[in-house]
Amino acid sequence: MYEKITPPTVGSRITFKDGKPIVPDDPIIPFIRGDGTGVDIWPATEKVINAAVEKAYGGQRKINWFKVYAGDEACEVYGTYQYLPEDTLNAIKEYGIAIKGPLTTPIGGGIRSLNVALRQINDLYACVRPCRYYSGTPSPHKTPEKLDVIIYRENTEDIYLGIEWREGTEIAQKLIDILNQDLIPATPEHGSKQIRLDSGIGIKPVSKTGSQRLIRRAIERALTLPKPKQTVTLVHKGNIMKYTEGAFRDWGYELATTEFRAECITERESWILSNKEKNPDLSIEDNARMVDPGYDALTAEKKQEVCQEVEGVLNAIWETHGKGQWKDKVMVNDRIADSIFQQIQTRPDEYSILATMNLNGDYISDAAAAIVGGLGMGPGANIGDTCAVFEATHGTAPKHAGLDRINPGSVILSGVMMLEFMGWQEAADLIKKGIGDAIANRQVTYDLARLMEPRVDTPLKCSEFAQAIIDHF
Ligand SMILES: NC(=O)C1=CN([C@@H]2O[C@H](COP(=O)(O)OP(=O)(O)OC[C@H]3O[C@@H](n4cnc5c(N)ncnc54)[C@H](OP(=O)(O)O)[C@@H]3O)[C@@H](O)[C@H]2O)C=CC1
Ligand SMILES: O=C(O)CCC(=O)C(=O)O
Ligand SMILES: [Mg+2]
Repeated sequence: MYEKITPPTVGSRITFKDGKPIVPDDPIIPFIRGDGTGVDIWPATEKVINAAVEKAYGGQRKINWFKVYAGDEACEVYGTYQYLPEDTLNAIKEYGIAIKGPLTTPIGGGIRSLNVALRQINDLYACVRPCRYYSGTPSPHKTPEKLDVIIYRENTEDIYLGIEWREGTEIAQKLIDILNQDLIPATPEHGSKQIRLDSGIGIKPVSKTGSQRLIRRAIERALTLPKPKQTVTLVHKGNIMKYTEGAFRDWGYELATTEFRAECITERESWILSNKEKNPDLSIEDNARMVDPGYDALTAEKKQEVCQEVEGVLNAIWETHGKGQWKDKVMVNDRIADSIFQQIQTRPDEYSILATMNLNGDYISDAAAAIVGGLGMGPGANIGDTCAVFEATHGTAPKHAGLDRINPGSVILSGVMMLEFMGWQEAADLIKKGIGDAIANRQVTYDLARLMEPRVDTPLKCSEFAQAIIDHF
């Protein structure tokens, strides 16, 4: 079945049932070392995970690692331009759970992202990136501990589908002509807009299916969190991109108020209910006025719409969600993308789960990681219904490659997410304790060392940090 790789001779497959993994005690797990700093980070990660599993289960459980290839290493083994061999894709499919280091993507021309390809080919539609603070980690922020969010980023569509045409090509010209001559004039809301002839063209598809399956996972996750963290914020730029980003928001609310009706309350619904709770005699119109501060300036038609909304909410959920019952539900709200970048800095504790489209989630996950200690502390998972691939938020950090200095924390924490996903909580907890204690003891790599106060003058190497984590189990 495989051309150039051989699975371990011992071990069993992880399978999936109803989107959840069924994990044997001796799973075979494929790993991709990664380009650039992958050469430093992967050995450190493997060592920490193995030590945690050994300590937690005393030999009763063991991961059988299966080396598979992608990126530069794959080209060495499989030949020029063989960046993502079939062997690798087959192994990930067969064994269900995999973990990877970062892979290089050239800018401008060249191959499209292997990282994105792995997500799309395996339909790993939920990119899950938690950002929480480990005590003692240096941060540019005054109160980094207040940020504790999990980003649920749609992982398969949006502009990451990669359908675009270079400026000046025949197809780009043809598309621009069709748009300028036929489609734009046929759409009154676009007025006399025209696309410049020397434009490159990219397509941004955002589907209801893709949006709702991601938001479904975000709400399901919120239901597992302690009460104060049961909030899902739909992040979008729907004021500008109404039928893609705006639709993402609308489909999110639709899902929350249908499939999760008993468990969810939207922010606007909570205002309507609490207005009536505070003043049971409040008229529908006065309630509408409180919900929509610009109410009195609205047209009669718009006013009627808001009143209908208020009446509809009270009729539909007053019995089930009113009289304070809504406070026990998952709060679903939405924020415009640019605003969320400042909100996670100025009011971090108001947020918990951020459900985002692909590009917004890419940006926000680096920004949120910066608050809690930088890209050395940003783990992630790409989850689908039959497969999951764990990887850090950061890239290959090429200038640090091979120097045994980079922080392996993000891939190690991605390993923690993998162990938790597998239900191996005891091993995951050991690693979290090890990382926390190493940082608290100021045993850190260069990136954290330079920010610590007082500064740590002799940072640990990547491999030494891994050993320090193990020493603190
Ligand atoms: N999932 C993936 O595999 C991803 C791959 N990429 C790819 O990686 C390549 C390089 O991308 P680039 O834009 O340089 O972004 P990177 O995330 O690779 O690195 C940018 C900077 O972030 C800091 N950083 C990154 N990783 C760590 C870490 N583990 N520990 C401490 N600091 C870290 C370093 O800052 P400093 O030097 O200041 O310490 C580094 O120079 C590109 O080809 C890109 O496409 C990018 C993102 C994700
Ligand atoms: O694939 C890449 O090169 C970049 C991907 C990325 O930035 C991300 O997934 O966060
Ligand atoms: Mg990114």
